[in-house]
Amino acid sequence: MSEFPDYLDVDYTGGEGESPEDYPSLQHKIEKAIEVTRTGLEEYENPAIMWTGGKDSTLTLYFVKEVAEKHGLEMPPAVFLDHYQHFDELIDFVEHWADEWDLDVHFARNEDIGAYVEEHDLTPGDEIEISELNEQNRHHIRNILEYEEDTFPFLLDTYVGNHLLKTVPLNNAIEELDIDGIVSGVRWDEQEARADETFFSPRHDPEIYPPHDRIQPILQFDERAVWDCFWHYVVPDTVEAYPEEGYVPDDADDLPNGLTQDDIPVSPKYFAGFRSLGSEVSTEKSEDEPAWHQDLENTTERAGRAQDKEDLMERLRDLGYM
Ligand SMILES: Nc1ncnc2c1ncn2[C@@H]1O[C@H](COP(=O)(O)OS(=O)(=O)O)[C@@H](OP(=O)(O)O)[C@H]1O
Repeated sequence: MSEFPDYLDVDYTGGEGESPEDYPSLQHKIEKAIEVTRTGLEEYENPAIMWTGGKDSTLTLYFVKEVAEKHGLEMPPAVFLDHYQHFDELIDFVEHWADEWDLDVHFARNEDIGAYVEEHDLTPGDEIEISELNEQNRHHIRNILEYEEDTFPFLLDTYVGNHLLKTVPLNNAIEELDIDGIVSGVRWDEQEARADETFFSPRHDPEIYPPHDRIQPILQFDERAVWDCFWHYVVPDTVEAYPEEGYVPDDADDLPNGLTQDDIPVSPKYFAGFRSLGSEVSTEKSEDEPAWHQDLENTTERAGRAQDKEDLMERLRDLGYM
């Protein structure tokens, strides 16, 4: 067998110059997602899927599960990047649905930082002493990020924090599991830095990351389409008692057929009004209404997210972030 990526037949330009409007209906968006997912599962020898329990990655996971089942393809493992600042509910959610769906979930962490945090009993925002970290972390801080201070804050939505807590464990997991294609739930409309992404996106520079590709089946979804797809496809297809034609609940007490929130693969945080679920300290809820009932078209999904990080997205992405 030839070396990666020679054995692949994927179009790295697919999606170039496109936007969500090029896929005008939910049906168009779903068809494209299924096509990309199927090509991904068939072409890559060792694919995996990134999964946080958030709406985008759970939607992506749904497509992967459906395609794998329908075409008799192996279900890839999921990779959960535990950055030590998740909402507890999110981890419970991932464990519950991993069990329900019989998924193999690999929890990837920057354990060197985790140990430091535990030893010094840090809370988010406290400073981390760089000289006390291991060689890999120091190499990333000094040579890749070119950060020169003696300490950095234990905060996810910052340049150093995000890179060390998410991108470094992602790279380590890609290497450890020998992943050649990793499925991610990014969308064009989320951020400028993601607007030019393609459905199959190469990350081949060995100086920066273990060479691999990103498989991105839901670039063409906007936030509204994500929720429409949940209530009309994901939930009816995965929850036996849910009405087949779908139903959009007004709140957790409005679920049909005696179902409760625990029966539904939608994180309770979205019922409580969160629009995106980055980390416990950087994410605020915008309103009390469930996410799908908010004014998605005229307000921003990431209002609760540290702005600092949004501004850094382009650089983080170039270094291997999503
Ligand atoms: N911690 C972790 N573990 C596994 N996978 C992850 C992680 N963070 C991001 N992702 C993948 O990227 C998708 C988009 O994430 P976000 O837009 O929330 O990223 S960010 O926090 O704004 O940087 C995200 O989808 P959702 O989390 O469902 O939005 C995943 O496909």
